[in-house]
Amino acid sequence: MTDTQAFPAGAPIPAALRPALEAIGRVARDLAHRIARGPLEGQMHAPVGDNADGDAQKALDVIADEAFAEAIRGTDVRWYASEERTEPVLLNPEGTLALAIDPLDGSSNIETNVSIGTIFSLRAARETGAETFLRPGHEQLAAGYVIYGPQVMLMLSFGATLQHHILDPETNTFILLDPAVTIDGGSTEFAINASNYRHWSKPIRAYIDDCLAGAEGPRACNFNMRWIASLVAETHRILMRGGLFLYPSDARPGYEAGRLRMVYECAPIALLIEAAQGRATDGTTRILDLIPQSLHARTPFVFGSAGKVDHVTAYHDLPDQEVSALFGNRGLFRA
Ligand SMILES: O=P(O)(O)OC[C@H]1O[C@](O)(COP(=O)(O)O)[C@@H](O)[C@@H]1O
Ligand SMILES: [Mg+2]
Ligand SMILES: [Mg+2]
Repeated sequence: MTDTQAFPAGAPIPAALRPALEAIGRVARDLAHRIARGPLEGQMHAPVGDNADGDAQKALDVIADEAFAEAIRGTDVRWYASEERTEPVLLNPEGTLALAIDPLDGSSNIETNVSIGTIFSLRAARETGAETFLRPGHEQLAAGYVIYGPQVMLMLSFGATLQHHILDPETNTFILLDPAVTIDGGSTEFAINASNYRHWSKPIRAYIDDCLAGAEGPRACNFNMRWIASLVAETHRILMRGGLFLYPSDARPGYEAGRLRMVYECAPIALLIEAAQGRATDGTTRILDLIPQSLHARTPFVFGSAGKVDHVTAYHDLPDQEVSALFGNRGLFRA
């Protein structure tokens, strides 16, 4: 691959964050190249062990993690925290920034040629890794994801707006498509892993029951459902055409706080969603106000168009007899 800059000179990126984002952008485009070669690069979906959190690690998880850690080493990043590592790693003791990263998101999709991605979050570095990362998400300086799909794209925010970039394969450079993406509020699509229905809480079941009841139900509207099992791909669809994502807590052992991790999955996605004027909660509380208890802490996650997310919150406020009722007897909500 060429050694050109990942971003053109005029890209709207704050100077203090540019070296770190340039390193992330370069690794992402190299990964995109390897992912596009698929089996020609070897068995990227081969299991290689378990990560700190007990999840199965694939070869590409480790390749991506090592590539990002190596590239970020020469920048102003002091702490590197990754899904694939038990503890934050001290990179540059003089550095003022900290990077939290899900190097490869959606890794169950590697061999299926479905979109996967990288999610990242930049913060101000503090003395220790714990002091740095166990803080509310609204303190993030920047967040973003790269989606390795039919097109390679980067969604990037510094808090106020959401930038949409595309990797131009001709120049190998990320080009800004839209400086301020906003989420469509009118979509009637929701995304949830419905195989867990029997394990959900009553408010989540009631909410989904009412979506599935369609035009004949209390929402008086037909909904459509999607589940890709790749958080970046679900997020991208919602940013492009609206909708709602839910990965709630459920009754399975280990899923008391859902599946997704706060520091390097939910907090960065929540920053992007809010920058696009959407909403992101744990079902009731704003994700960006929550403080993770540990680096790999999980949280229930609900995000998307603001009105849809508020609707889910309202189901949690219903009295027990209302969420226990059959949808035909639950008349409080209309789409
Ligand atoms: O297989 P499930 O339970 O539906 O979970 C799917 C979720 O898990 C994830 O793949 C977790 O991310 P990793 O691949 O980084 O572990 C998300 O991308 C996705 O939303
Ligand atoms: Mg992930
Ligand atoms: Mg991952």
